[in-house]
Amino acid sequence: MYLSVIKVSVPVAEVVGVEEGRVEILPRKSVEDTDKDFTVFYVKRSSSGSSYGLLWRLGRIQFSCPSRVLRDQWTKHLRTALKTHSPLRPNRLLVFINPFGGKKKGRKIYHSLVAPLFELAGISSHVIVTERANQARDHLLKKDLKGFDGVVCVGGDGMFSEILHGLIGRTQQEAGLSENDPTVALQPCPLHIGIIPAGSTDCVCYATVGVIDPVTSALHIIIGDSQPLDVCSVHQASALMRYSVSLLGYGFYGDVLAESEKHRWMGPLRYDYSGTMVYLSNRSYAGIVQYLPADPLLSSPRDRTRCLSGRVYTHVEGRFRCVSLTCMSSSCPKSPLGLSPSAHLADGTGDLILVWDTHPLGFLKFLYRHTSTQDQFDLPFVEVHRVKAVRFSLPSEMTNEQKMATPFLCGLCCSKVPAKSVWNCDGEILSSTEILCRIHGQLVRLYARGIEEGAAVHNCGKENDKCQMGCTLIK
Ligand SMILES: Nc1ncnc2c1ncn2[C@@H]1O[C@H](COP(=O)(O)OP(=O)(O)OP(=O)(O)O)[C@@H](O)[C@H]1O
Repeated sequence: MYLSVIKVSVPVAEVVGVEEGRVEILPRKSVEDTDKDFTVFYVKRSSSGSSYGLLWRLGRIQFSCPSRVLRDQWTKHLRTALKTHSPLRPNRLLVFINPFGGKKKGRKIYHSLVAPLFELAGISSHVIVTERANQARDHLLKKDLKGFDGVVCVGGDGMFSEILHGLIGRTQQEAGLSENDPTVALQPCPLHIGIIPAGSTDCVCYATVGVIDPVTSALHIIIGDSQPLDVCSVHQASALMRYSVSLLGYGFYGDVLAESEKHRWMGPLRYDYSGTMVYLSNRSYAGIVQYLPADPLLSSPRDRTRCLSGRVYTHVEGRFRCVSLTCMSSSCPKSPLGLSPSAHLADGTGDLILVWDTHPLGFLKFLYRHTSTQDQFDLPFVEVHRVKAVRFSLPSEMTNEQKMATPFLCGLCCSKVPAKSVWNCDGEILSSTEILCRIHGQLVRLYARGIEEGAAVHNCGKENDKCQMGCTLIK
């Protein structure tokens, strides 16, 4: 007969909680109250089965001591170690649940999968189930937030955006800064944001955690992981329009969003349908793009370094299939490496992607490459620049009538092709076409850690394991 001993090493930072007795938490809590036993819960990794991130699960080990006194000493010391080793672990969280997000399972996801883990970790949470859009944003702007370490949203990207706007707005109010001033240096938010994915689009969660999985996200929150994130402010003249973290897209991406809004009844399928329809309409739009290049020595979206002598705006003008700006890779299950695979989450820059007008097959190739590991920038009609700010305007020869016209007309059933598109700002249509965008470095912090080593092929291009910009190089 062979006896095998399994050795498990767990960093203190990844211990979730310690309970007296023989305890089980998920799928249901059960406690066998014995005198000499205790149970340690920790973060256990498992493959997600997909090509991207790692799933985190609640691991569990039971220990038996010779006496109750010794057992109590162990549990006391372990609990103290958790507090001292991980100062960013939250004690109190404000949780907003969107009961209508995605498949309308937000409440169930929170109460069955997340709340038991928070309880195990000794986190107290104040839960608000929203009754209307923008309730979470308004709460964050106006209500007392004292005593909270972080804000958690249970929902999709729209819900995250509400939290983002509420927290940034509140922080600037308290600092006496005007968000409408596009030149102001915004104050970073003191509260962390946690995302429990429960929407129909969970791109921010995917790009910052690597998987769309409520238990994985809850465990990142519990152990107090901290991932800074750049945010792009979008102004029209001297009025703030919105903040964006993932996609700000004009042309193709704007048209797809506008078209998909007309077919909400189709559910998530509406994006595939609208993408096909907009592609078939074969449009390009005239525009002027001015961009402020980032320091090329800091980082580059391609691996070739370029030297720029001055810190002045570069001006390009012409017809574009699309103009996109992203502060993160914007990866999602359909595009595992994302819009800009080497974009950093927290280096204070964004990647500007200019896709010049081209023949339909060329554009199809560009779109198709997003679903594979082929370089979508390695095409003669595509340019990518790492930038700090971008201005977009319409050509002066466009008539006022064209500039003021309803931005989106269906080019398939309407005979007149529209002269301008709309901006898609993280899934919301902007009411202005002429905008100024500025990247604010590390304006918010998420309970996340980027994509973990061993989780995916990530083309970061940095030599060190953990690049300073918040991305992890996967070997
Ligand atoms: N109780 C509510 N009733 C209606 N809308 C709400 C409520 N709570 C939040 N919202 C709004 O619902 C929008 C979508 O929410 P969320 O991102 O959670 O779900 P989603 O299914 O991913 O969204 P989408 O329908 O945009 O794909 C958000 O912009 C949010 O402001």
